[in-house]
Amino acid sequence: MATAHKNLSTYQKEEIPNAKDFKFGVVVSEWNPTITQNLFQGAFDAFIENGALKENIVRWNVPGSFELVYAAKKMRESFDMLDAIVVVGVVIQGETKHFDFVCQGVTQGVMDLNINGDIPVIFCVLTDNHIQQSIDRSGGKHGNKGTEAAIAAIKMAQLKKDAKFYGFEN
Ligand SMILES: Nc1c(NC[C@H](O)[C@H](O)[C@H](O)CO)[nH]c(=O)[nH]c1=O
Ligand SMILES: CC(=O)[C@@H](O)COP(=O)(O)O
Repeated sequence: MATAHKNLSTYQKEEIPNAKDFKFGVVVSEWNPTITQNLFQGAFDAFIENGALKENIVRWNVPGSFELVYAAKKMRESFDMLDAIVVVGVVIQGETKHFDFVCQGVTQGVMDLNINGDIPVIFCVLTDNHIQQSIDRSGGKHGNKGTEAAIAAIKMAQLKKDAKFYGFEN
């Protein structure tokens, strides 16, 4: 289903784990800052709405989406008590292939962090053809992808916690 047929901000609160004991990191790109601020706000509000404490949400900024991976890696090393990290960025198609390389780099980088690390890293990077698509997905007519990312972070934090108890003890 495409985003156009789904509101990114819609979720059933009773189906979401309570986040009061979880700690979250959010790394925010400064490219297209109005959009990334709206995405951050959507994520922050959803964390609070689902029980997280504001002192348990740490935010770092980076210059652009390409830097999100390094910052998420350093954040993971600095705060090993985090339950999930969200990376927030907006990449908008320009005249050259730069778009493809930035998108490829950040996407593969986040995948690598998830494969190689123990803290889930949630992908909240818009990869849009034009600014209107970004506006529509950051609190506009399709809702807010920041909200969706925060809900994913809460669910993955819960999965990480539950996974500890499924292991066999020898
Ligand atoms: N064009 C966009 C960028 N470009 C900047 C890179 O992300 C990076 O900061 C630079 O290449 C230095 O390493 N970043 C975005 O987040 N969005 C864009 O549309
Ligand atoms: C995503 C980009 O890097 C892009 O916005 C840069 O634009 P251009 O390809 O016109 O240099």
